[in-house]
Amino acid sequence: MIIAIDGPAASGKGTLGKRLAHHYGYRHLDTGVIYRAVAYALMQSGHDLNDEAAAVQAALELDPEKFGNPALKTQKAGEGASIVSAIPRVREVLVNFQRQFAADPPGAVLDGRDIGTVICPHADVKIFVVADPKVRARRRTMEARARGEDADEAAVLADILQRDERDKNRPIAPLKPAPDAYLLDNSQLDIEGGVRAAIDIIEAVRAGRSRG
Ligand SMILES: Nc1ncnc2c1ncn2[C@@H]1O[C@H](COP(=O)(O)OP(=O)(O)OP(=O)(O)O)[C@@H](O)[C@H]1O
Ligand SMILES: Nc1ccn([C@@H]2O[C@H](COP(=O)(O)O)[C@@H](O)[C@H]2O)c(=O)n1
Repeated sequence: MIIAIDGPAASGKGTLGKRLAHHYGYRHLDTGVIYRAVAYALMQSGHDLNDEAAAVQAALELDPEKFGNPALKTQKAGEGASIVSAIPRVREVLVNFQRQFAADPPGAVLDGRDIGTVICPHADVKIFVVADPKVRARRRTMEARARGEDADEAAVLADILQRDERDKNRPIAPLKPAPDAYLLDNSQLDIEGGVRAAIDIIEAVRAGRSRG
């Protein structure tokens, strides 16, 4: 089974994806980390984030062993990711890696912006996770502060809104729900509540399939 999770910045996709993968015994890929890794490589080598040739080269040289680098978690890497991810050739280079991950047994959960629409349009279940921007900014700020960073909530909110705008309005693979995605608003839910709501959706889809 392939579970596709999409949604805007800091909506809880990664947390949910990880928890669902654990619940079902599947593998999990946070696809945002791929674009963050490409942006980080450019930043490290001193290239402009809009340098298409350098970005494509970084995408071709992607090393999943480096996905755990904490530097990829920063706001700067996220902002950089939203710039390089709008370059069509970069996205093209990264499609196969994601599709291969999704296809390998026993099943996979992928989260990102275009999983249900472009990467896995035939996913068994698609969930589009949303939450009020202010709630997302608060959670992200608390997360950064817990890591010992001096995060300013207003700046975090501005970054989230800017990234959402860029991601929604780019011509290629824009952030949007697939027509057959289930909407999950977790603004009023805690993590456990969000996971339970997602499992209810997945089980309802599975039950419907086995009946029909
Ligand atoms: N339902 C929830 N209730 C409360 N906090 C949550 C919930 N879901 C996620 N969080 C918290 O919100 C923050 C953002 O979650 P997460 O990193 O999963 O979002 P994301 O959508 O994957 O972000 P990104 O855009 O960076 O990929 C984390 O601190 C996480 O613990
Ligand atoms: N499938 C995806 C995933 C991510 N992006 C871009 O990367 C940025 C960072 O993603 P996070 O999920 O780690 O916040 C994001 O703002 C998108 O621009 C993407 O395009 N497609």
